Amino acid sequence: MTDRRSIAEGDGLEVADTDRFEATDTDGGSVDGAGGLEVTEADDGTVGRADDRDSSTESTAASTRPYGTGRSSERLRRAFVSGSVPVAVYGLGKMGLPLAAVFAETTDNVLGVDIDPNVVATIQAGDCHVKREPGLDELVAERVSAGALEATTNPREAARRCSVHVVIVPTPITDERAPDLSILDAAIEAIGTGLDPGDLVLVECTVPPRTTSDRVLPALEATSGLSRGSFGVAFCPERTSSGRALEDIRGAYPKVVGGVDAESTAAARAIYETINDEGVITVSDATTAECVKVFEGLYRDVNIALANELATFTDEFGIDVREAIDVANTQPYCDIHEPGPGVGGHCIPFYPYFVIAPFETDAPLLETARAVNDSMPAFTVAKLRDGLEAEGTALSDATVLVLGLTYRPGVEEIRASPSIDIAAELASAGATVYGVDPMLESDDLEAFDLEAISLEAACDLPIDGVILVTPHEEFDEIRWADLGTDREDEPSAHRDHRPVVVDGRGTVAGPIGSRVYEIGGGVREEQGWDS
Ligand SMILES: NC(=O)c1ccc[n+]([C@@H]2O[C@H](COP(=O)([O-])OP(=O)(O)OC[C@H]3O[C@@H](n4cnc5c(N)ncnc54)[C@H](O)[C@@H]3O)[C@@H](O)[C@H]2O)c1
Ligand SMILES: CC(=O)N[C@@H]1[C@@H](OP(=O)(O)OP(=O)(O)OC[C@H]2O[C@@H](n3ccc(=O)[nH]c3=O)[C@H](O)[C@@H]2O)O[C@H](CO)[C@@H](O)[C@@H]1O
Repeated sequence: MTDRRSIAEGDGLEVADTDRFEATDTDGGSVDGAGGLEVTEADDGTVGRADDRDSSTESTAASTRPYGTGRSSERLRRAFVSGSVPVAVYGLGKMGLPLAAVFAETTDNVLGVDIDPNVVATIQAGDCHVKREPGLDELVAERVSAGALEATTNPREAARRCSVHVVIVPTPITDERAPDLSILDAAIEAIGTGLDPGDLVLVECTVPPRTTSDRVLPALEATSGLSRGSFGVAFCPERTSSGRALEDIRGAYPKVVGGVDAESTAAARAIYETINDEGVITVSDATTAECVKVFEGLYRDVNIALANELATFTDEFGIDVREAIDVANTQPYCDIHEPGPGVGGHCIPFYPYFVIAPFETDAPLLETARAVNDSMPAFTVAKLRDGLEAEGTALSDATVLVLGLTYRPGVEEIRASPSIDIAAELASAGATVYGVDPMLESDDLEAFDLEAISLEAACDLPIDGVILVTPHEEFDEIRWADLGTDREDEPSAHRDHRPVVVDGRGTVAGPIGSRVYEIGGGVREEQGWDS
């Protein structure tokens, strides 16, 4: 990676006269940059710092500064695409690595940062640790071999070398269900140590409203010694979903940006317009942008809670609630989501606490929705208990198989996965619990109160009950007849040899010779195999 690409040499642009820059804050006031810093600027905005840096650092200073030079957005876009704006991406996980790779295919000049040495070593070898992201393996390999993408475990080195700093680290919640921004704080602190006037910090990780203005900006000032107005900060939410990250980042929908001042917003817009084909929506400020992201998640959690609450009426209504939801959704004013065994991941179940916890205003709807969604694992286990008892088996004596431990199909993530609570509920009831997940290694499973096995091994166990929580594509091939009976025997027509199945996601297709309860669909009395 180059610290800077010489635009003057590469593009025949002349170095312009020394410019003094001024930035205005969102109130339009004039905020003096870091003590009236003098800069030299090429036609496209490639600047050097006319300060007392020794010659050994001169080349690192002579790169295009994306903020506060008064240059047009077009010139910043041109400089960015030319590779003269070194980009650091802090956090190379499911979201950060695809983002870094897309930036690298645009600028050829990206330094990824991750505290996990295994992540960095994998990327430096041109490999990809993020699974089932179409195109990502190839893109990472190609960009690393082209020298367009590097990785380091040293955030301070990255902060020193780069002038656009994209932060996409985890923002979990604590055991007390409050936002845990300690990882973000650490990344911001490291960036502050290497922040230069004219740099631009882009926060992509989901945060509580007011975090960028009230936490990130002051922290950058404190650790860099620079004053606001001499560097840019914007919140630019990551609106990407695992399993389609490259497609989403490149422009499945517009990018949203909101800066702490107008110049930050403009600079962020120029940067993201180079990678997002759907364009950029600029909003009034960073807090508005933070709310856009959080509101997306809150809408989803509340909506799923509605679907789940409706699903609990299935038996009393005596209908397939999923059918009613599907038909209700045929008119444009209704978009009820899908019921299931619970809501997992580190987005949807966490975002409500970014609003519930830090603010005085009550949020009864958000809290109720969380309670409804958190009740679904117990509801799911209760349905299995009912089914087993109808077949004369007590849950406490049952051997139960949980299919799918990650929070949704195809994504290697277990945070808040419904299977965690389902396994705990089963084990506390006295059942013997096994789990199958093709995406997880055995050392990923300490959060689960079960024994991890392969699907093949499960077929040799006397399984009484099955809960399908996360329908990985591998489960499409399940031979249900092999579950619950000895493989050598012909599948028995007697139900008491067939496991009771709870289908959490409505994905068990057709008759399988077992009693099936579908969450939101109700009981499907299946015919025996010899009928
Ligand atoms: N996963 C999603 O579907 C999704 C979607 C949109 C937004 N987001 C948001 O994106 C952010 C990242 O999510 P993710 O799914 O990529 O997480 P992840 O757990 O997959 O990856 C996070 C990476 O950050 C690294 N890391 C931790 N601390 C660090 C530090 N101080 N400096 C540098 N790297 C550090 C970890 O080692 C890990 O590799 C979160 O805020 C999340 O809310 C996630
Ligand atoms: C850019 C971004 O932030 N993207 C987020 C990301 O979110 P995510 O990766 O956390 O995935 P989700 O799909 O939200 O699932 C969460 C849990 O909710 C369960 N669920 C889901 C739908 C439903 O109708 N009923 C349910 O019960 C599901 O099983 C799982 O456990 O992608 C979503 C688009 O996929 C986005 O909307 C969402 O903003």
